[in-house]
Amino acid sequence: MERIVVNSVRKTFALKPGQTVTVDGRVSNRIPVLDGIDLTIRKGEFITLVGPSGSGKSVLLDIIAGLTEASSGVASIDGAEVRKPHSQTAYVFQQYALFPWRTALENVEYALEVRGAPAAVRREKALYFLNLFGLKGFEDRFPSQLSGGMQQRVAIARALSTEPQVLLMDEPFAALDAQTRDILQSELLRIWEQIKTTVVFVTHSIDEAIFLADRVVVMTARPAKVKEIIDVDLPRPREIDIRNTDAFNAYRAWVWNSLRDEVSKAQRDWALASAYAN
Ligand SMILES: Nc1ncnc2c1ncn2[C@@H]1O[C@H](COP(=O)(O)OP(=O)(O)OP(=O)(O)O)[C@@H](O)[C@H]1O
Repeated sequence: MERIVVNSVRKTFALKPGQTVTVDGRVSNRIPVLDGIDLTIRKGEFITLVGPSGSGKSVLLDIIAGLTEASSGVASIDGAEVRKPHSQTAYVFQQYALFPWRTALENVEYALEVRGAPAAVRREKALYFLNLFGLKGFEDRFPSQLSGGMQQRVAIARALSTEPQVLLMDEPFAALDAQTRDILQSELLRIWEQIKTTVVFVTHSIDEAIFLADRVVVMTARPAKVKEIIDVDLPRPREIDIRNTDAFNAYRAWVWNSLRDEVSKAQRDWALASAYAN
């Protein structure tokens, strides 16, 4: 069953006076970012989005989230066009985005508070999700008293505590060290196996994209289209060791082959843009 449908979505930003960008070798003050994105995501699927830097992955996520309006085309969730942030959608950003003056528990409770959940329900759910992410005993700590990995666990626990139908994650582990990142990927998968919410996850890491996904969506350089959608036919539940298998290596080569030309094209555009700027 379809959960998210992105239909011919285009997005162009108008730049401020004096600002320019290079589009197809020409200087322009409008920046076409998304160039007709079509994508259908099934209920309970784990989708990862990869593409060159600046290709519009975050913009696409923002459009699905209802935070940015498409210039044309439509994103819909369960058949309803997304026009504003959807109550059944949760978002996790790269930066932990926790309230520094609230404890871990109060941070998770906040998401339930704004949805009007009664105090007892808030407490119970917040404790449940903190526990799920291995944060039992840390409920009363403030963000500044937690490591980056723990802060991101709180942010994900907060997002999941509302039991969203759609979880949008924009490079949530990019700021973490490699070991913590590996651990959090496994934890996220373990929890997702239980709740099977629909996830759209943006990453720069090919390994992360393959390890997590049912399907990897490769975007072209800006203005972005969907270049290729790769079905990741690796067994679940997945352990980190799966990355050492021949099957995983084959996917790694496949995704990189698909991305390589797009990364080169994006780099050429930057080089051209800085040449014009000088
Ligand atoms: N509000 C805005 N006004 C003008 N341009 C914007 C705006 N938001 C995004 N852009 C431009 O849109 C392009 C795509 O941005 P986006 O952040 O979606 O890329 P990305 O693929 O997520 O990049 P990265 O992988 O580096 O995070 C960038 O060139 C960015 O400068």
